[in-house]
Amino acid sequence: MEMEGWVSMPKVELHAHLNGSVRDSTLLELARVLGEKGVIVFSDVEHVILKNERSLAEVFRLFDLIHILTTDHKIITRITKEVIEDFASENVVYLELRTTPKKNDSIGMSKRSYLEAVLEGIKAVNTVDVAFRPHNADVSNVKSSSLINDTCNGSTRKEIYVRLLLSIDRRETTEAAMETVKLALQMRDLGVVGIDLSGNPIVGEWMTFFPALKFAREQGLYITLHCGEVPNPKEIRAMLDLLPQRIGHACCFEEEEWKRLKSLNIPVEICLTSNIRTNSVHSIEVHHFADLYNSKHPLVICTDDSGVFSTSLSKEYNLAASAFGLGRRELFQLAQNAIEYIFADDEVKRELKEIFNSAEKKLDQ
Ligand SMILES: CNc1ncnc2c1ncn2[C@@H]1O[C@H](COP(=O)(O)O)[C@@H](O)[C@H]1O
Ligand SMILES: [Zn+2]
Repeated sequence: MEMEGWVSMPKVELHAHLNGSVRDSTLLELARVLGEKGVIVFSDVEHVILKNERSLAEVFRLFDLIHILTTDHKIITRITKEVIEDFASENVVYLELRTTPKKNDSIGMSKRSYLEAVLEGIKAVNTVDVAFRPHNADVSNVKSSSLINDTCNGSTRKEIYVRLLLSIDRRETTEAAMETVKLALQMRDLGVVGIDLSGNPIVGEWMTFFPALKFAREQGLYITLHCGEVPNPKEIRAMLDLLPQRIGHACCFEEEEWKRLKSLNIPVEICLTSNIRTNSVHSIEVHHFADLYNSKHPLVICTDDSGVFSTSLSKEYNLAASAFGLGRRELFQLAQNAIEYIFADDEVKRELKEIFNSAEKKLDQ
């Protein structure tokens, strides 16, 4: 199938990091400005941004650079807007965007003000209608316009549901992780639905994050964890014992861990290009997608970092189709199944099902 077919198919994106999804053109523009100010050397940075093959260690060095370029409330707002518009433009109808709230005293940034800048970005989207507040945030509403930034109207306009996950970075302390969870709880009415644990997988100890994750779970926030991106059987076991509602990657699992994961039936966010580029999986031919798919384990195809890995959700669907011999129907089914694994309420699930049902009728035309 042509790329256009994957672009036009409705899709659900559940694993996308805000700062990993920034357009190259925006990063280059930001780098040029900082270069002119003498903060960085543009030519060094340009080379890093445009480089395609990256090891896991290099990816995390790139994130440090991206964070220098995007350290500013206004820029956070801008990239949030652009990232949502980019996903919407390829027919992602439901997006769970994750980002690490950052504290930076030198520019008066707190985790809360960082998150407020993200929320500003959601409101600033104008190429598509964004439904971003939980339905139960407004008791009087069925689907009132207060939930949608109806800056534009017209019947042909698309709509995208956006929910936020707050990430805990593996470099953080227990206290910092706890602050993120508390912020998520305060911002629940504004579309924050859950917590993610991410960051360089060789950094940090599980017991550092565990108290905050346990608290989050007890408070009813949804949990997804980057799990098994590198071999670490002890940590993988502890992570599964927390019973997260989803996990990301699951690349370096052993027999025992597969058994446990499958018996718990925890959905896996699959990021093919990311796993191959960072060498968490040696080649697409041996990717665990095939085994999970064949054993009908719940899974969802995601991008991880569409900017950093020069990909898109449509490209990931195309890759899955060609690598594993799947057709349009099978991938449509996968996208549709993902509705069950989202962290939004039943009302959103119902509306997504309608979107997929009406798209299904056109599938064979
Ligand atoms: C490639 N595999 C990965 N493994 C683990 N963590 C990753 C990641 N890709 C991205 N992140 C996490 O997301 C942050 C960037 O987005 P935000 O600043 O939060 O918006 C990275 O700094 C890292 O903590
Ligand atoms: Zn990730």
